Amino acid sequence: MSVTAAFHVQRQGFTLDVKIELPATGISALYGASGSGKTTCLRAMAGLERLPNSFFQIGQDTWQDEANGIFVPPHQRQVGYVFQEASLFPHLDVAANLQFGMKRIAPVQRQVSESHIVELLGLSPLLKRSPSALSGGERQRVAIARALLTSPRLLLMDEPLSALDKGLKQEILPYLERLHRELAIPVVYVSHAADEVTRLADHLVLIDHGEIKAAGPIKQVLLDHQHAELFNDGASSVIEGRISRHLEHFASELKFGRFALRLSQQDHPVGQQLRCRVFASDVSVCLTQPHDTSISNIFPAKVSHVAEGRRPGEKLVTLDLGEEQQLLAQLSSHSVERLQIHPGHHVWAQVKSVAVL
Ligand SMILES: Nc1ncnc2c1ncn2[C@@H]1O[C@H](COP(=O)(O)OP(=O)(O)OP(=O)(O)O)[C@@H](O)[C@H]1O
Repeated sequence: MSVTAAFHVQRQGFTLDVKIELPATGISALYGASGSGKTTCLRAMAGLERLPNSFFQIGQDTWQDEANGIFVPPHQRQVGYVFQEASLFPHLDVAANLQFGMKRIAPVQRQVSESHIVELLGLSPLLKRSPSALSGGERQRVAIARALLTSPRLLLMDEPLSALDKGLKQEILPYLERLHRELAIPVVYVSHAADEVTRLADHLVLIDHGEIKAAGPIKQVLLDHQHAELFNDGASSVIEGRISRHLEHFASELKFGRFALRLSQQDHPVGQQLRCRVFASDVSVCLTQPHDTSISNIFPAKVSHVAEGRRPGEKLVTLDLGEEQQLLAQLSSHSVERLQIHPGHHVWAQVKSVAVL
């Protein structure tokens, strides 16, 4: 099963013309600058907006096929929608707000239990509270739970964290990750925050001025130098692994493939899966194995690609660390020339710093 969309619309000064194919599980991020058409796509998926000549299918169910006169209205699409600001009923407590979501669906069609969702989003202590007595992050968790209790086939999230400050955002992210691990509902997550997307998404769709510029598994899309400038905080690669041990000097080790990455001490237990982001500007290259360096993370690598960087005089070098893992290094053209870095060259990659997501 997958999710297939073809949306078209012509508005004054804006044309949307996209074909999107998303996997049936996991979080797919729709990422792009303001005004690129993300919300329009999400609204069209929910049926809130009927775009001409458009098509939308989830698994075997066609919700829109204008060529054949099919358009399933929003209330008949099993879709959960979470907006930027949680719109809870102010006169109902949290439990009653959740019940509202639950009651929208007939008992035989319910795929999730209330107790599971309450536990998943950590809502037990909040059930008797009124929405006015919740923090922004708590309100958003209730809104997500309410959407999930309608047993949606698809969960649409439109910048769900953008109204929260950094602290609240950090508080809610682990819940979104759990949701992702424990539920099989596909999520389409709209955002223009690169950090959120790299942390949560499995699949990434880059949209720019109403057109899809790239789509695919996040690790692959991020590596494509052509799209580096669309990702607004710089070219980067993602490393995913498991905490293998905790080390002396307030450090932890993350195993990925046959490599181990030294990180600042992590609170997570051994075995915990973690995702890290390595900015290309934090990776340098040596021709011989460096021994007298302060940098701890040094890996043998093979150059697979050398491309122009974002600015003149800059190159973006793709390094293979085995078959599964690649790193991007941002180097000066001068260094690339001086060290004769070209595809096929065996080098050592030095990773200066790693952002644990
Ligand atoms: N109902 C509407 N009528 C006419 N134009 C619209 C309508 N809704 C959105 N637009 C325009 O369509 C374009 C795409 O808007 P959309 O909200 O989909 O972008 P976005 O990527 O979600 O932006 P943001 O991140 O700011 O929410 C914009 O130029 C916007 O002004």
